[in-house]
Amino acid sequence: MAALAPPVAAIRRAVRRALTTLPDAGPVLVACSGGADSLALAAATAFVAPRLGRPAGLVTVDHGLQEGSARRATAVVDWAHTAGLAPVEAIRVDVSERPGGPEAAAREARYQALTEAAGRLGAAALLTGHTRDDQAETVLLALARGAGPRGLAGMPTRRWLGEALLLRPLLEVSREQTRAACTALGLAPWTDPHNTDPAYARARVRSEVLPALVRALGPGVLDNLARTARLVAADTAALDEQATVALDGVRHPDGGLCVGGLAGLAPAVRGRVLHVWARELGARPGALSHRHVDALEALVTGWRGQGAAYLPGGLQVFRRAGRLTVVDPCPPA
Ligand SMILES: Nc1ncnc2c1ncn2[C@@H]1O[C@H](COP(=O)(O)OP(=O)(O)OP(=O)(O)O)[C@@H](O)[C@H]1O
Repeated sequence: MAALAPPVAAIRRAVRRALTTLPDAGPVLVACSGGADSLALAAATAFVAPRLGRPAGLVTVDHGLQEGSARRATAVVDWAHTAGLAPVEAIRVDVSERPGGPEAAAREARYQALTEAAGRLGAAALLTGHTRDDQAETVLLALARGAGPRGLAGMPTRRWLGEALLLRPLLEVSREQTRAACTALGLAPWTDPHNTDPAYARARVRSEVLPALVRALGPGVLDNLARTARLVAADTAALDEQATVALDGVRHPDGGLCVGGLAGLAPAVRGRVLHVWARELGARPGALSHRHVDALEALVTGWRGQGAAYLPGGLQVFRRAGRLTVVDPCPPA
């Protein structure tokens, strides 16, 4: 019997580790584009899941944005049947009416279709093929745009997307390994032209920035960036927990926050408390920026009798009688 290729074994181990952490019974669903990462993930899941007593299916989304996209989806579905995955679905989405650029619209439509499928098929988890290299790119892009610790923490290995649990079992597996696994298994992955299109910042990081870093600093760079994300994620989680406790400690019965209590918190905790509170008040997370939180912070630590701090949605926060108090310009009728 031929020896198992090391990349195939490594990916199966990563999938096994991820699946054994799943509390719920029920099938898992691989989100597969047909690219090397998610194809290698799907092949490993088809092998590992049944051995753990778990059915495994596959969903591929056709954004209809490129010529031949329907053919690609059919090829993924046909392969998935031969690999023993079930249920298998290709879902066509229409991204034309969505706001934002085509990439953002496709991403949003894709995640919506994937989570709906996970709910409809009763999946215990949805698996994506993000790799260590994707993580390194994410960390660099976050660093470049000044995203702060939450951005530097990169993509988590698990998170809830609405009702669906998203798992990323390959975050410690390299893209080189997923490609090598596909070759070893005789699989022919699809190549997404967007991945090499210099119009996209991520593609430029992938094709220019990371290779330059590896040349200048050595091959450990990718692992180190991914490790940085793990370390920052752990610190961020700890600070978030502290902030949850601290927020309860500074709440005033009238719904405001006590300035004295806030002033006594460590800045990293206070920033988080103010951020969480602003979200509780109804500020949309996507619209809430560090500038809004800085304005709240100034009411506590830079007090000079100034007026309101403005939050998205027209909310105004005043400092009055030692408390931060919100005024909603359009209270519910
Ligand atoms: N059209 C799609 N249908 C289903 N899942 C998808 C699709 N596109 C992406 N995904 C999922 O999202 C993950 C990340 O996709 P993205 O395009 O950002 O990265 P990638 O490194 O090019 O991945 P891949 O090599 O698997 O295409 C994929 O690994 C896959 O699990």
